[in-house]
Amino acid sequence: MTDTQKPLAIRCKGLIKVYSTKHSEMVVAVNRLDLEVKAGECFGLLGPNGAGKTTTVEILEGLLSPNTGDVELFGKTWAQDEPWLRERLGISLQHTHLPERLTVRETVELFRSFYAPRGRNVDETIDLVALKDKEDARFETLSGGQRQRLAVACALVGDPQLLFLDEPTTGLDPQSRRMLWEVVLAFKLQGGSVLLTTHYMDEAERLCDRVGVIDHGQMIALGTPKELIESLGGQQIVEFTLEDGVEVNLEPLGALPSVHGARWHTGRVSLTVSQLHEALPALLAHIDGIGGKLTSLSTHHATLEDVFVNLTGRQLRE
Ligand SMILES: Nc1ncnc2c1ncn2[C@@H]1O[C@H](COP(=O)(O)OP(=O)(O)OP(=O)(O)O)[C@@H](O)[C@H]1O
Repeated sequence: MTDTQKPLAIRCKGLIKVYSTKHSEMVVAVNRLDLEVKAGECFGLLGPNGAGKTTTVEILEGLLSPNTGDVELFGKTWAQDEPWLRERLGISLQHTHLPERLTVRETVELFRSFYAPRGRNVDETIDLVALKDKEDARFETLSGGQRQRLAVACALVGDPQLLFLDEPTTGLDPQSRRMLWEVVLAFKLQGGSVLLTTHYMDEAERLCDRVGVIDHGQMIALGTPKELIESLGGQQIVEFTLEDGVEVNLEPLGALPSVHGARWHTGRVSLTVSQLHEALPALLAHIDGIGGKLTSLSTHHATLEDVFVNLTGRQLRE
């Protein structure tokens, strides 16, 4: 089967989900969302708190019903093919409560028993999430990172074709985050498809073939991390502040050599730049010319965070 003939791992069209709150207010959590994830792809849904990521993922996982819209996973629907889908999906929710008194091994064995005869070997799964030395430890004694890896082991032990990971590394230390990234990359190498949500741009850039940026329940940008960053028009971001009293006009800044955009961002001026060695001398001369004095100046490689700021004027993690 060629790639174009393979059913998509995820296809959803026109999803809308409206919640009504205790005070009878309506919250549009997902607003006409379309999404396609290819088999074998790792797709990242990025967005700030409350953007609608978890709601979208829970609809795709068959845990919530949308008000309207269609969902197909591998060409199957929740209404017609729930048992087939349940066997082929691995789900790690944002918060997982596993039985406190069960050990790591007992927990993985329990989840493995749900999937018989399909499923992975328990030892291999525990190894995969690097919990071998903790296999006899009870859940209640595990650290946050170990608990999260155990949740991912439970999602993997059914040998899924599609893995849902909702903010898998939120709150983890850098080493635990990297360990989880390795697990996801290994799963992908074996041909698995992944949908993950994250606030972390480095995570998205490292793991995801494509990302969708979601805000107020709508997809506002879609592409590979590289494409989205290139859409800024420059690979570098220069940010600076000046001493009070000097008025900064963005228009002439945007016209400096190699500068592709200028905007205010959290009290600083932020420039999107292609060639630092051209832009910086021109910027310094300009600041001198308007009688300004720099109080800070920094540069960094453009990230997906900058893409989001550029699209919305806000930061992902405000
Ligand atoms: N059960 C609910 N009842 C009412 N409103 C809800 C409910 N669940 C979510 N919402 C609202 O729907 C919107 C989207 O929430 P959702 O949890 O999907 O966002 P998110 O992008 O996953 O955010 P986070 O990154 O904080 O988890 C938010 O405004 C949230 O307050």
